[in-house]
Amino acid sequence: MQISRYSAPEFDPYGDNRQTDTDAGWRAPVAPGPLAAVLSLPGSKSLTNRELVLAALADGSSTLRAPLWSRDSELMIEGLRALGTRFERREGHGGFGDDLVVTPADELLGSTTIDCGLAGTVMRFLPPVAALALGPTTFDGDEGARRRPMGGSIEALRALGVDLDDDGRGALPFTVHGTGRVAGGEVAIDASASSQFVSGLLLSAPRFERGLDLRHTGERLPSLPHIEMTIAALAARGVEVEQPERGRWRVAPGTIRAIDVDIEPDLSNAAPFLVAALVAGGSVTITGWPSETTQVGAQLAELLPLFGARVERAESRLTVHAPEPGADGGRGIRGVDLDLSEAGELVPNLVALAALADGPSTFTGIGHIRHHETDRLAALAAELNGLGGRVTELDDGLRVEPAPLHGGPWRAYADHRMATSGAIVGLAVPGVVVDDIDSTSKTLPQFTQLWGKLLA
Ligand SMILES: O=C(O)C1=C[C@@H](OP(=O)(O)O)[C@@H](O)[C@H](O)C1
Ligand SMILES: C=C(OP(=O)(O)O)C(=O)O
Repeated sequence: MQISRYSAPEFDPYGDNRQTDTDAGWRAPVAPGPLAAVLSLPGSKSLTNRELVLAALADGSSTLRAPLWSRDSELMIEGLRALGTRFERREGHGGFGDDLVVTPADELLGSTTIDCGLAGTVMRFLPPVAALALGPTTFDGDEGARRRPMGGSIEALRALGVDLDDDGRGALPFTVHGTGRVAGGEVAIDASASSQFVSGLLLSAPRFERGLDLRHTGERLPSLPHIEMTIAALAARGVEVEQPERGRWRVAPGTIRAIDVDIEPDLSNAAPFLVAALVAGGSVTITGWPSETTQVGAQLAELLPLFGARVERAESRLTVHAPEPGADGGRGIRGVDLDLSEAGELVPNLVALAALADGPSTFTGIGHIRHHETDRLAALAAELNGLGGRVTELDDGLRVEPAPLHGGPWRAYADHRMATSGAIVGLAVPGVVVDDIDSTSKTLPQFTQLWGKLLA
């Protein structure tokens, strides 16, 4: 059975209510008035792509219930399939597509090429798996993917005894010459450019002959919650990750258990919808909000009140209410001063919100997001300033000062979160046109339909 690439699921629960496309792109709809939306969202990218890798390395078949179906997860599926993993779609009941049964290969086989697209999880999680496969595996991706740092993965694999050909830039493309076994053992890397170097090694580590003793040598380690998510996903499959000190992880060789897992909704993809409540007024509710989670998007419940929102939890729903209007009758969005080193993937949407605030904001601790889908600090400054904003790049962040915005083009840079940030600004500013709204298919192919439902 073939799994289509980059596709929205066959079943569209909200019907086709896309906004009109113009030649220049997608005209972001202005909010018609205060919102009263209740939305469900598809599965988490980060959870889905971890579970796909672990399921492929496990000791039997695993079922992923309500996984994400998007470009990033489909690239992960295709990559694992190329190495011999088997997949079977089963009818799901979550409303966003099928469940997925994953059966590990009897023997992982290389002699293949893996397209990473622009997915950090694919380019950092699969090379260690390819090292466990017999035969060469070449990794490449989109043009933008060749600019994303890969040095941490490349150097670590070499230090663990893996033969690898690259052009010395510490980036895609490269070839992993898998021999069916990885010696493993001690390794030190600088993961300050991406936590995914650490997560990728940890996910495969139980299959290394001597396991893994990994140390981070850099000064900063971004996105710690994502490493905690990796550790929790391993623990659920019977693998303990010891942390003898900060920035060090030990994994003993052993079995990764096959289990069935429910994938939580993507809480980082909840950000544009929840932020919309502050911009448009009214309230937005997301259903299926987990009571406990390792997803960094859960921090929205604490972050959005700093901007003036009121957040309410009731059973499995999270509701964000708009702030009280300001003295001038404006939106009442407050400026913030935030270190977002843990939550880099929330930055674009929160910066879009800050651009509509009454006071200035400073975001720090996020130099690493220059290495995300695009240089997000440069991209946010360029696009907001292009609409009249006053955004200044800092070494490790952004300063956003209030300024009246006007309509105009908004470039997405193939970055799903830049695209959704343009949609946020467009709620308040007529005439914002996002050049590539389809970039949202990276993690949320239903974005425009859900945005239509938000505003209906
Ligand atoms: O492991 C993961 O699933 C992710 C880790 C983070 O990467 P960085 O540490 O490179 O920021 C995050 O920003 C990305 O969206 C997803
Ligand atoms: C940084 C992100 O993606 P990736 O998994 O490609 O690193 C993101 O989704 O914000």
